[in-house]
Amino acid sequence: MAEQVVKIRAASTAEPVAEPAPASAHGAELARNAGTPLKPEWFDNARVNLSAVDRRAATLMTRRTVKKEWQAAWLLKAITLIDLTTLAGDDTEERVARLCAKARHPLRDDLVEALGLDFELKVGAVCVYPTMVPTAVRSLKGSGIPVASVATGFPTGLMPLRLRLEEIRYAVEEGADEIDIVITRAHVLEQNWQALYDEIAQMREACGKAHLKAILATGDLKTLRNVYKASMVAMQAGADFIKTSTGKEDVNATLPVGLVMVRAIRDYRELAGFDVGFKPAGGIRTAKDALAWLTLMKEELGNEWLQPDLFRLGASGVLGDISRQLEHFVTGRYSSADRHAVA
Ligand SMILES: O=C[C@H](O)COP(=O)(O)O
Repeated sequence: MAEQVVKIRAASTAEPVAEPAPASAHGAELARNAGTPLKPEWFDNARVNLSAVDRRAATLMTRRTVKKEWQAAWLLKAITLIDLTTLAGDDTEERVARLCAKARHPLRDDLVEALGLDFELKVGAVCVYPTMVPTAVRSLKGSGIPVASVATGFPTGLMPLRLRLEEIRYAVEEGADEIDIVITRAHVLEQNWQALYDEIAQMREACGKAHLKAILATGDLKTLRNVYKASMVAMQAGADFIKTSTGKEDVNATLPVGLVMVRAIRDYRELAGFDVGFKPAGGIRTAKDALAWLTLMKEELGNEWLQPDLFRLGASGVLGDISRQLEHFVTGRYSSADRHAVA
């Protein structure tokens, strides 16, 4: 196959502000990615033009200005796409229960009222460690909010495969709807695509009906070319989502990495005919960060990807700043950050 270049369009001049898809809109039921056999010919010759990727990432936010009510609409949309996360060594059932209450009710009543929302605002999912799944399931009962669990020896994945698969089955049995697995970074660094494909395919099987998000831990993968290749292999092995990071690597979600991953998603759609979701995670802290990721999705994959089945923002600490910005929109004033402390 001829050399593939992951094409990065140059940024054009500023476009007018665009309306996001309504925050309440969920797409029709999507066909789940069935995967393909391992096809190295789809990625072997991939090249990534680093400076074009950096340029494109740097200009993303200068192309669109999202202000006032449009910004408020985008921020509400962002809330519906958050995987509200707690993955700390000192997590307790009480903390998880509080996070779930926040997931059901992400904004204060006075803000909801002032914004005139005509739909029930809630986050995309709650993401926890496997032992916290039962608490999350209990706390979210009746809300329709899925429970996501990390598994497979999160965050490094350095456990025997048998135990990693067992951990997935445990989390699913406890009621997790989604499983965020971590890949073996060594398989990527050693270009052992067959081993990477086989482990993810087995993990997908262990998930059963639960959806699988493959965390690539891109900060460990050294090159954007590796990021592209690992994305393709994960999708060929049947990942429902590809996710940037655990939040524990030195470098977590960055826009250049995101750009390469969404290009892989676009290429996979063209080649395999399946839509795969994208989840940036790690270090997403501000409303501005959230808007940057939404802009990337809208520009690269279009409005149809801005729904919880195809896009999530993995974050433990972004909701506070989003609430603060929405309060500013409603009242014209900023309150102190600690009024929006949770998540
Ligand atoms: O999977 C999600 C990440 O662990 C969240 O990372 P964060 O704590 O930096 O937001």
